[in-house]
Amino acid sequence: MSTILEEIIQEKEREVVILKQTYKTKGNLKQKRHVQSLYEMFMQSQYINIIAEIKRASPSKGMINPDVNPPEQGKQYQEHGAGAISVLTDYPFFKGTMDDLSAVREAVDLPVLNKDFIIDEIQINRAKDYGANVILLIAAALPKHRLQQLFTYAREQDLEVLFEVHNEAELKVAKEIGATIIGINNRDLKTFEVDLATTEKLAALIDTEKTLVISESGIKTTADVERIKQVGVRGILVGETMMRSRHLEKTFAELRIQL
Ligand SMILES: O=C(O)c1ccccc1NCC(=O)[C@H](O)[C@H](O)COP(=O)(O)O
Repeated sequence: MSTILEEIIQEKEREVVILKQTYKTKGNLKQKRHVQSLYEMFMQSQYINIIAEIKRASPSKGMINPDVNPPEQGKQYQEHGAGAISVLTDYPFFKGTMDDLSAVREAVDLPVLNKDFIIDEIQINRAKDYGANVILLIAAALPKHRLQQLFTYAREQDLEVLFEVHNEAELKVAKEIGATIIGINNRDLKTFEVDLATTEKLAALIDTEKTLVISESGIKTTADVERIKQVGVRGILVGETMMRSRHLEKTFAELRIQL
């Protein structure tokens, strides 16, 4: 039986074939000139910084917030202290779109992450065209030589790269490729279980003075953040908790704790 990641990647392979036939680069129309580097901002901050995510639905939770207005949500995140905004742009599994990304880009001044499953340079071109400052590369999705090529290509386009790992072998690849922003995903993509022990285990193997470590998935409470702060994590990526929150000010105050 295939894993959800394998299913998603198969879908992306189909999407890339179509993109290559139809997509014409728009020449980076949506790029804002003075967006601060996510790495610099998070490394200098005295607080745990939050990448707040816009996510209508997910394979593990089904529909989460189908009626969200992405630019409004992005503005709210910025107002309440987000360090960056993540926009899920995959439609088949997460009900996001590239237009969500460009609308958020227009609405906020923060770095914007194009959260998608990137397997080809053409998706990186598109991410930049729609206004992303940061892209995601998932170690489990591709062989090392392709990850290296895509990482280098993204950096050449002036995009920062959040390099996501789930285990020690993937972390080794992240280090060999030269990733400076490493996302440790607490969600097991086979069982969907989330376990913050994944962050604790892997962050301990990273030089957190030089590498920005972001803990991803399943973060809900101050106690969760206190726990991962102990191992040098400086940033958290939070989707569901933000999308379900009815009091974003309170949610940010609970999660954006002092380092
Ligand atoms: O969220 C899922 O169900 C999921 C399934 C398969 C691949 C990726 C998935 N999520 C992407 C993410 O990385 C999360 O959206 C992100 O870390 C935020 O997680 P959460 O705070 O738990 O919504």
